[in-house]
Amino acid sequence: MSKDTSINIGLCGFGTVGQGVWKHLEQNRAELAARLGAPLRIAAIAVRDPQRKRAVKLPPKLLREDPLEIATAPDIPIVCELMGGTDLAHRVTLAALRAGKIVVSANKALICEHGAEIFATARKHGGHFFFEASVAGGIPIIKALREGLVANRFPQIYGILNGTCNYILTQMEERDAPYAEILSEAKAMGYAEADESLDVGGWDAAHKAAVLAWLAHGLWVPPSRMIVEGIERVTPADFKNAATLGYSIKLLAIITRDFASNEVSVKVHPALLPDHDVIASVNGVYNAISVTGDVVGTTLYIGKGAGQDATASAVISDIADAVALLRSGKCVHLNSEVAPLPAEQASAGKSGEGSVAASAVTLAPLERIHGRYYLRLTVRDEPGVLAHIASIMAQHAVSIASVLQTPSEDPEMASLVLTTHDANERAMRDTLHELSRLKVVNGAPLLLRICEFNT
Ligand SMILES: NC(=O)C1=CN([C@@H]2O[C@H](COP(=O)(O)OP(=O)(O)OC[C@H]3O[C@@H](n4cnc5c(N)ncnc54)[C@H](O)[C@@H]3O)[C@@H](O)[C@H]2O)C=CC1
Ligand SMILES: N[C@@H](CC=O)C(=O)O
Ligand code: NA
Repeated sequence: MSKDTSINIGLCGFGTVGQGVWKHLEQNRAELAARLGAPLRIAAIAVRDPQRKRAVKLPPKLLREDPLEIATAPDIPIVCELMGGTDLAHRVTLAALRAGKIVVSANKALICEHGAEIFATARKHGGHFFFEASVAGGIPIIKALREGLVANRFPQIYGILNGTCNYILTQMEERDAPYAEILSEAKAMGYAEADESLDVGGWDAAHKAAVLAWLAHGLWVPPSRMIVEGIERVTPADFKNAATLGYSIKLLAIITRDFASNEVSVKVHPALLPDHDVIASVNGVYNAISVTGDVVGTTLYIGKGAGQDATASAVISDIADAVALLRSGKCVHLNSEVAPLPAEQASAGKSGEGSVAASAVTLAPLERIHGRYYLRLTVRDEPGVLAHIASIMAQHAVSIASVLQTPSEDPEMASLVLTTHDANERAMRDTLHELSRLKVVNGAPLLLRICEFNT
């Protein structure tokens, strides 16, 4: 009788992504076995309710109620954590790593919050943590950064990292549907997080930006140390204004490093992107990332950033790496920990043991983060208002580049859109604060950033 050479995999969580992994492992079973040199077997699946009727019929003997049982089962060397959240997922991940297993994760919130501990635990216990699905869904950006682009240092990485927001913004630009309706479409298609405020508030993209910043620069930047703004206040009128000025609006994550001063900045915010930037026309659930390396120049990656199939593709690529590791005993992934954030700058994230000696990488202060801005205000339509606003901006050394005035629904008010020349983030925040307190300004002004990248 021939010996069973199958490699056992445990799935913790059987929602959008878990079911996608099951479906595609089943569908491409023979090809994968041939490519990997061993058949794969899903040996156990942790679900919250084993009795629940599911579209996919699962053999009852596979079902487990406790994901920790899978994390510690001696016959399951590859554990996929696909539940989400940062509590049980944290415990399951650490338990599997302590058992020396390979954990495959799509959970960027977990990595952002506990990355340093996770990698330290993996090193200590001989476990491994693979996370291709955690950033930009199906785009192999993790592999690109740490394998394909290993020769490089990265002065600039920017792009669209959240499929839900890009879907919403694209629909807002293309059709006049209410925001809530578009958001529920994104949820129905399996793009959104269980808590969708993570998507629309910019936090999910911030979690992903933290992962990319760590890979590129070796330091953990917690979202509390980034500029993070969501898309909730962008309206169809902003798209019209942006189009008049020659721009599209995208939620961007931007990670820059000035190698002269050794300062890093990480930002996530809606941005006006010029129509000639390729990323401006990346629509729907697609993500796009522009990576500039000092050796290679600029490279661009586009693909589906969310949804069942694209994400399953990334999880399965990690499973394949895990199988290669089990079969060869070798891991090709390089150590990303280069420079711990100095103590006074670190908060949640600290590089763990194994870091190379501290270099002087720091986070750029607001005074050195700069660019052009788009400011929309609803103001009283009366003489002197524009001059007053202009004088406040001038006091903060913010210079106006263009003014666009459109009627408001209220005949006594007008919508004023100002763009600025280059200004720094501190000056712009102070300006905004002062403008929002004026009696002639109705409601909170909207500030968007104008991003023109050198690529
Ligand atoms: N949906 C997407 O497009 C993408 C999702 N991700 C990440 O993948 C992970 C999973 O996301 P989805 O599949 O979309 O979420 P989901 O909500 O569809 O699935 C999560 C599943 O885990 C199950 N679960 C939760 N606690 C459990 C427990 N104690 N025991 C057993 N099962 C439990 C839930 O019942 C649910 O079925 C998250 O970390 C998410 O951020 C990453 C990339 C893309
Ligand atoms: N909610 C996320 C899912 C993938 O990471 C997104 O919309 O991008
Ligand atoms: Na990816």
